[in-house]
Amino acid sequence: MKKNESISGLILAGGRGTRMGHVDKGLQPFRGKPMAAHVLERLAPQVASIAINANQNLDTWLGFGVPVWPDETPGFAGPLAGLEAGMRRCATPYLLSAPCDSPFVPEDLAERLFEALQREDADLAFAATQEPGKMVQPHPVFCLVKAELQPVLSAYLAAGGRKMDGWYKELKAVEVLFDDADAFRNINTRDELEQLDADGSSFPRTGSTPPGEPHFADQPQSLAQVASCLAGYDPNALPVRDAQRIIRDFVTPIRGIEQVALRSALGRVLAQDIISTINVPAHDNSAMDGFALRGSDLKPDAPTTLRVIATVYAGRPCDIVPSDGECVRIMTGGVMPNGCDSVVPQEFVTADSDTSVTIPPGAIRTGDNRRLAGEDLKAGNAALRKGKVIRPADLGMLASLAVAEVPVQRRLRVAFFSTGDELRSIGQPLDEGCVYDSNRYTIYGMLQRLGCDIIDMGIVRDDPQALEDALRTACENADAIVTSGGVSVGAADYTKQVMARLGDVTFWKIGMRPGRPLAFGRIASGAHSAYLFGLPGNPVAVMVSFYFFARDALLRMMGAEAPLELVKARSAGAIRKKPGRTEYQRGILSRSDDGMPQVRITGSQGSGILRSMSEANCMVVLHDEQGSVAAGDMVDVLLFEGLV
Ligand SMILES: Nc1nc2c(c(=O)[nH]1)N[C@H]1C(S)=C(S)[C@@H](COP(=O)(O)OP(=O)(O)OC[C@H]3O[C@@H](n4cnc5c(N)ncnc54)[C@H](O)[C@@H]3O)O[C@H]1N2
Ligand code: MOO
Ligand SMILES: [Mg+2]
Repeated sequence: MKKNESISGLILAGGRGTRMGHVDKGLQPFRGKPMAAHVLERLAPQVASIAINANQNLDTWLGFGVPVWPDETPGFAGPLAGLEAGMRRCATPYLLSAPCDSPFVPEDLAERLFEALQREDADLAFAATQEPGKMVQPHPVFCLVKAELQPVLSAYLAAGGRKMDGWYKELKAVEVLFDDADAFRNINTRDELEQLDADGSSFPRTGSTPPGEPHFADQPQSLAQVASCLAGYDPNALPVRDAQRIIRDFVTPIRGIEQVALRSALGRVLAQDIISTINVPAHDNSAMDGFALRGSDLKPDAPTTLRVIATVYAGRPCDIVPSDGECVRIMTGGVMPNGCDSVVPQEFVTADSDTSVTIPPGAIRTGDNRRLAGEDLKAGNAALRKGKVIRPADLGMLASLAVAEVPVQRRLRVAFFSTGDELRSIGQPLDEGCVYDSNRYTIYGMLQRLGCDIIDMGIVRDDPQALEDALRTACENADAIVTSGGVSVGAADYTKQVMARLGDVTFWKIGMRPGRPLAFGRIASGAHSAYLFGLPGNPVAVMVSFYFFARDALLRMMGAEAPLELVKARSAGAIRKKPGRTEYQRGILSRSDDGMPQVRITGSQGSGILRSMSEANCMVVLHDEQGSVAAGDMVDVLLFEGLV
């Protein structure tokens, strides 16, 4: 290992360590010492001097016996802010950085980066690796940079820039390929740490969150890790079901239960199983107004005459025990007298007098019209299961158990806004080339029907700072964020850059129509994080993407299960369709002359034709592998009624 006197070393330990439970990652013990001590041990011999960039637990960091420099940019602004703090204080021409959670940092890091930087006359050199058959993976936080570039970095940070590789674009940066990918892997979670600590092995070969990216508490995996479970994952040609699966695996339910009065529970998600404490009904009782009797008294082939010994009304206790040949007049809901097992409705009998009735043979069978105790709900059994969205029938069930207050999940807070300079709000003049913002209202409607707490943030301009501010505000106030527009490839679409900068966000082109582009992930601001659904701007695409991706995820976050049910209908006409993508055509379901359900599509299916949604009462779902449909073929249909 060669010491280079022109280089100072900096260990980046300024993150929050959220996924480690808000403790500094570098301070976590690993193979007998703090993780950062491994980095220090490997880096120090390569450089003239070394320091640590940390923003919390400074006393502990000072215990490492080297200078500790906190960020100058406030708010845990990421590794670039750490690098800037290092560059400000750097006494040598070059600064070398490595993250505190990479205990296997290579022993020739300084040497190799320095050699490349000199050779290419570059401003900055950073490490990269390539595993067989995979793309080159850059590791931008392992970098060597000219200290004199500090003002350039400070300006980038002041303009809101946070991403390492974003800043690199302003410089002459050179990528240096190292052989050992494991040497650059970082340890993000306690599980990873404990596993490696225990078995002494090298890193597990799963993708890990790049160092310096926001890490999220209770977010077990990065999107890349979730997606890596899918064979042949291609973000630019992703089948609908794969996108749905990644989203489903990535989101986690929110915590928080509240007790609400029974009526207020309508539409809410039940947070606990409701166990019946009583039998409903509490007693065997009559289903008819008539006469309670013993089935064994009835003659199979001849009329049976019985003596009426009493009358039982609903809601009155009953201690009468009829003998052979006797019966009791009983009202619907009346408690069955002991010994009686059947009720004959009063309209089937002939009343001989007030105290005698005759029942024709075969009028009833033994056991008829008797309701058994507990036949609705049995004491000790679950009446309603956690996760159920409470409907009117459930309110009634709860009432029959005398449940006055219901434990429900707290409402999911969802912030949403529309993006685009061409959008105008109701009340504003419609300038040339502009459209009124309709997505704001369709999204509002869809979220409202899901029972979310809605934060309507209106229209946000196509401006990076405005978008960042809006996303941060949304993130700090909501569990999930829904945006529309700016996720395709247009020149003024800054939305994607800003989203990517704020967290673990991926951009897909999904094999579907409409709704091809979609941004999904989780972003962070301050101590908050929120799931993000960046829906496409086209007015039909936004709705289709909401129903087929956001809806399920939001319900899952609410702790509810409500999968979409498709029904079959006959297609009234031919529909052209290419295999290889899913199409959602807007349709009208009706009864054909033979009484069978039939569907016809609503005419123009353009992604901007909102009328096609408004006129429709269903969507025809033409699956990936499906080709054109002939008139009379059966197709899958999703009914709008009850969809949200
Ligand atoms: N060269 C390519 N162009 C486009 C592609 C592509 O793959 N390559 N994808 C197309 C598809 S598919 C869709 S969908 C759209 C999605 O675009 P964005 O998400 O970037 O959305 P915008 O460009 O902002 O808007 C698209 C369209 O929708 C109108 N819009 C947007 N927001 C609203 C709103 N709140 N209310 C009413 N109308 C809205 C907007 O004016 C545009 O006409 O990209 C295609 N292009
Ligand atoms: O598929 Mo885009 O979603 O055409 O509108
Ligand atoms: Mg666009």
